[in-house]
Amino acid sequence: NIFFKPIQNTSPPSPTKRHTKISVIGAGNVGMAIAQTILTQDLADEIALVDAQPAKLRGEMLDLQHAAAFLPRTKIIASTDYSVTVGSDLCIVSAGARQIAGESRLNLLQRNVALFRGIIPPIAKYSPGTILMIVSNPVDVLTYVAWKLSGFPSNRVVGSGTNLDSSRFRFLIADHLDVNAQDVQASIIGEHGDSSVALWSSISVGGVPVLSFLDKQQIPYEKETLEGIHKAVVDSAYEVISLKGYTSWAIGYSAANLARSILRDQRKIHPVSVLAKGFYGIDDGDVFLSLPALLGRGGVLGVTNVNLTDEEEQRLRKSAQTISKLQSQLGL
Ligand SMILES: O=C1N[C@](c2ccsc2)(c2cccc(Nc3ccc(F)cc3)n2)CC(O)=C1Sc1ccccc1Cl
Repeated sequence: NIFFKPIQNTSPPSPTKRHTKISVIGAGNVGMAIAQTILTQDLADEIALVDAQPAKLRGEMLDLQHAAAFLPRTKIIASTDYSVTVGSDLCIVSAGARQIAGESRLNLLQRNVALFRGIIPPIAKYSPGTILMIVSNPVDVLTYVAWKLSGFPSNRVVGSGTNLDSSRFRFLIADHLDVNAQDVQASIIGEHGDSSVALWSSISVGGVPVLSFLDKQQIPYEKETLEGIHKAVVDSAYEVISLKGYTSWAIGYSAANLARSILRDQRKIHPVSVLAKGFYGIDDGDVFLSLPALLGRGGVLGVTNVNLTDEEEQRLRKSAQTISKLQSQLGL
């Protein structure tokens, strides 16, 4: 390097700083939102992008590299060849076939399983110790598929699950009360999407549990009000799709938030898709559902045993049965 005159008597630093590498599979709207958030939050020393379309992939890589002057130094590489992911600490999979209008969920699922057969084994080969985070939809079943195809222990396979549902839930409650969403704790668990389960007892604002607050204030809250907020979570997903055709920012930030908890060993609790067998009476086979899970450098460090109402447990078990039936048709 002609620009710098080397200084004398240098010695290498003690090898303490680990080099953190994240691979993002799928350079679509979701994958690039995740990559951009990882960059701005300085979560990795190296980001590898993989996609099936070489031109789009190179374009996204170059476009991100050109932001280097405004970002913490991060090596950004990209290839259609999975060898680019070698030695990843975390691999985030957002690749997936787009749902064709009127396509059945089973058909979309079968197309995505076929894609995963070409995505998961090479990732596992190049990074046998990595943590897999699945964002592709339908996320609960595809997290199961990734677990089966990778052969990884279940603590190293997690799905973004209802982390996004919960972040929308928190936004809507915070917006309703005009407080900061970071002061609103609220969890949605179970199956991501239309059949999720809102945990009313988990809602607290500034640490004050909402239900007991309403009881103490003798404020009659109809279940409809709470159900209304949960319904608004589902409706807002459909509204975003109808308005912009896809979602990217919320899922990007929520996935990067999970990556931070994992890579920075935060031991934070997130509602994410984990192997739910054995919890809450769920034992119809190996299903992944979102439960409040402790996330750290080893992936899923534990699942909290919140006490659920009978109705909440019943709905979780119903989702487990639906997913288990769907999975049995996949021939995995
Ligand atoms: O915000 C979204 N957008 C999507 C989307 C993004 C691009 S095209 C569609 C969405 C929005 C609405 C419905 C829906 N259904 C769906 C079900 C199974 C699939 F395999 C794929 C999509 N998906 C994907 C998705 O999961 C979400 S979150 C979401 C969806 C439905 C209900 C509640 C929530 Cl919090």
